[in-house]
Amino acid sequence: MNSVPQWEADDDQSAAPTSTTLAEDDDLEVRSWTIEASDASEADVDYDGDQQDLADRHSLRRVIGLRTELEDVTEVEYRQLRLERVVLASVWTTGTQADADNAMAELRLLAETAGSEVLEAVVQRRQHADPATYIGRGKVAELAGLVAELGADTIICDGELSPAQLRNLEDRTNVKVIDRTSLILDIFAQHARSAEGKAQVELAQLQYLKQRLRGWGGNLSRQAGGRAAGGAGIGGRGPGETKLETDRRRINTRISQLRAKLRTLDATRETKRANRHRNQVPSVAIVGYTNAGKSSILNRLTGAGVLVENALFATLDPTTRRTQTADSRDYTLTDTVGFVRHLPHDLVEAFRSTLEESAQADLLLHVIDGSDPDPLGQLQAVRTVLEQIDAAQIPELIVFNKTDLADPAALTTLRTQYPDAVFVSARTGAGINELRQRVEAALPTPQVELTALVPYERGDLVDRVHRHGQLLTSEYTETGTLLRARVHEDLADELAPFRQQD
Ligand SMILES: Nc1nc2c(ncn2[C@@H]2O[C@H](COP(=O)(O)OP(=O)(O)OP(=O)(O)O)[C@@H](O)[C@H]2O)c(=O)[nH]1
Ligand SMILES: [Mg+2]
Repeated sequence: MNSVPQWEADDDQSAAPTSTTLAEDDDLEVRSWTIEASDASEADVDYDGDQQDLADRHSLRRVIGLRTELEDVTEVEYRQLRLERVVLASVWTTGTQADADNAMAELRLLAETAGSEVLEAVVQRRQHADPATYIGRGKVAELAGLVAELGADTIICDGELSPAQLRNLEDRTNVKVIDRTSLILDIFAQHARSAEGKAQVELAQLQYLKQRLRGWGGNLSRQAGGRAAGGAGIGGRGPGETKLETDRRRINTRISQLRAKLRTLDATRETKRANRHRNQVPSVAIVGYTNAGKSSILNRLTGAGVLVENALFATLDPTTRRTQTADSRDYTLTDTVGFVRHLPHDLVEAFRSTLEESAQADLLLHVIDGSDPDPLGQLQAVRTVLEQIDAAQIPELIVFNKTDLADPAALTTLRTQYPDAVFVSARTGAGINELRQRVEAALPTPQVELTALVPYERGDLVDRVHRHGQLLTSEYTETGTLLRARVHEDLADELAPFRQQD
């Protein structure tokens, strides 16, 4: 391995990679990180807005150390056990060494965001993933040896594995194997806060898991019937029913419950959105790759105090803040879930209603981390998801963030490629004023232009013109306020009795 992995240059990372070649034939690369115990949250204190306490998030950490008690947990619980000591594995099929390094760096960041300690990363160059075991069959034994030697309890594979690949790898390595999709689902499960977010993630997890229930094969195999009699069984489990059947039944019941719950929650959200729509308050959705700095920008623009964290998917529940333009028109800004390459399909589905906030926006602020090694890859990944949620036709303002961190030469190139983009640093505040002006200029303007003489006792109407319309001129006369403004049709109707000849 001769290229420099991304994390080597990053001060925030305490682990430095070294690499060893495990295989004689040199197609399996092993990277080790020396993991130093360091308190990342202390090392990376950011004050882009009020910082929320992470304690409640960390309190969500699940039970650990159940590995020895596998027999007593259901597969659903087993799948959701926290990952602690992991080995990453990826099959590298296309692209450059730098692409492979970026992809592995991202997988590592995802794993750490999920709370794991990454011990090693193994990359194999191959034409295709092996249909039976993901990495090449010949390499599985080496991987198993590595896992045993390091005392790892989980292997995380980049990509989405078929049920057969998962099962085969688990059987041959004797540890839990998860793929990138379930890793992302796990992160979402840890981070979701609202009732709706939680329900959506759980639903996505169960749907994903349902396809992959393997039952306890080999040394994990168990028949529950006999044990149930011993008092360890779960009520309602029929004699001789396997854990697999129990799990399936439980999953199906839970899925129906969640669907019902989501239908109720969705109705509430719909009402809220309809209200905003009726008031014709323009809405701006901040979208972008995870960790690009969306929440930091929302905080900068509105002082919202949204959680900012150097972790992937810090934000899962959309936050909407109302703010005003310089000429005091109201508009809303919504912070959204970060996007990621190969966002699991189940998740796009599950988050459709959350993402619909973006799909119904008048303007998208598309935030990109200008300091990322591959900003245009981020841009593309986000656009793919935007297309999936039918938001591709919404006007988009591209914002390159983290200009304080980015390489100046790279920024110059981006400026040439994207002359209309805004370049900001949410950290230093550079460019934020320009961003605010550009947002205001891009907001839809009300359709009706009129002149009206509003009597002083109808100050409420003047107030609404200020907030929901665009006041062009106003003048106090003896009989009332003489104003020229652009307003929406509803408001124009209400102003009709006071209209003057233009
Ligand atoms: N140096 C620098 N760091 C920034 C800047 N903007 C944001 N960050 C940092 O980048 C990290 C991610 O910022 P967030 O605002 O949480 O990013 P996000 O896009 O909301 O991320 P998710 O919600 O996880 O998708 C945090 O550590 C921020 O402090 C910037 O302009 N410069
Ligand atoms: Mg965020």
